[in-house]
Amino acid sequence: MDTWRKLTAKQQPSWPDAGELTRAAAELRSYPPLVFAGECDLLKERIAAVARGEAFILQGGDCAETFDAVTADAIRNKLKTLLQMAAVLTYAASVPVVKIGRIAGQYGKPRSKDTETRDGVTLPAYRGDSVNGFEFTPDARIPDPWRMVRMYHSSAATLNLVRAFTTGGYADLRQVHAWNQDFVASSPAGERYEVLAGEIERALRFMEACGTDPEELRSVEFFSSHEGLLLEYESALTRIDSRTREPYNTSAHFVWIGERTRDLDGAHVDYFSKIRNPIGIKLGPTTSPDAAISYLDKLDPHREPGRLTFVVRMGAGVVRDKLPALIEKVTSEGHQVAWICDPMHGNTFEAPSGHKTRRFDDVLDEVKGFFEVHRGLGSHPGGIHVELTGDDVTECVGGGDEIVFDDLGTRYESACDPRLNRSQSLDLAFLVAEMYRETR
Ligand SMILES: O=C[C@H](O)[C@H](O)COP(=O)(O)O
Ligand SMILES: C=C(OP(=O)(O)O)C(=O)O
Repeated sequence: MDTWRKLTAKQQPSWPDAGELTRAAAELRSYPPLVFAGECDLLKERIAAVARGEAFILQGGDCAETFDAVTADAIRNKLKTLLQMAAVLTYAASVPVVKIGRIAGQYGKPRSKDTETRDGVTLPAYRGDSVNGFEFTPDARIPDPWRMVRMYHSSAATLNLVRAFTTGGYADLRQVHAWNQDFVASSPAGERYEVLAGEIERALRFMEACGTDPEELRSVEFFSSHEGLLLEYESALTRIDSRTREPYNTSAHFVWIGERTRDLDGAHVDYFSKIRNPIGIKLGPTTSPDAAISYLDKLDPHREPGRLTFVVRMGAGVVRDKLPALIEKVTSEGHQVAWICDPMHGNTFEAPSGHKTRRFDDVLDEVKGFFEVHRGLGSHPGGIHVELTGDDVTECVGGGDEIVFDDLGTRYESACDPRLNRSQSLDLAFLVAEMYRETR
């Protein structure tokens, strides 16, 4: 399992004290798993259905979770947004939606540069709350391995609440109106949603009248995911499943390899090849068709249904040119993988104010390009992967509420990349549902 240690692991923090790192990792190894291997297998089955063209993945959440945001309000708002988006997609596109949060573990960030300079002062870059502090001071920016222990506890607390919400009645589809209560008056997306919620409610009453057991609606399946970046953490949470004697990463149901750490001979690909979870790999614009096949050979040698998801993040201007060759090559092999579109990471730029931002229209255009390519090839657009929050932040420009550059400073709260706010997220869900309907 530990062969990754002999290979180059990119984007790992320079932990200042090897002894402290060993002690923190040992502490993590003594903790119980956060998820069970059987749940990971269930998600693999669900993703296999996506690869066959029978379902759609909605994966979303923060760019970078923070310890301070482990609050009931923040978690509920994120979940509510994802549930509303899922309701829109399920009803308007008539497709089962596999719901996966970028949640309960998304605490480590890969960075373009190792350092950050402000007013002539240079410090180590912020690499996520699991590594160092966001505050721009020399002390805060020193990597501290005990932050990974805090990541575990924060993930556990978050997952506990998510499980309570998703199984305890809050996520019951009969609550479609309730999720929108604080929203409807203020936003066009909220109003549009309210109309759809009314239709869903009537459909549910019809089903009940036909004899469907309403208790079946009480809980929803919801899965956790994060980028498996910090190999010391991921490896400390990797456990042998008592049923199958196989290793699973028990820190999340689904983990993915990021664009910056997907070297074929690198430590991340090696580690991921050993675990049995369903996994993803981000494919940016430089990915060649042969590389896509090499990833399949390394990460999914038995071509197991639902094992590997390709998360495409090319950029709006590139996806139509680069994606077809990848899909053609993989399809020519006869293997069905789930293809999902991350329309965020190829579309980031700096606003005149210095804020990192994304245009809602670029996000939308990349999803459109993704759907067009799949329609042209007869393959299945399997889902979207988005950075979002349930709060009314002003981090991405555009959308129904027309956020402009001058608004960015009003409520910019992301610790790393800009997220869609709740209204922009719902706008996106409606537009994706339309695209999906047209593709079918
Ligand atoms: O979320 C993704 C990456 O961590 C992020 O885009 C890197 O941002 P940077 O280019 O500011 O380092
Ligand atoms: C870092 C991320 O994306 P990418 O690896 O695609 O840049 C991310 O999804 O947080």
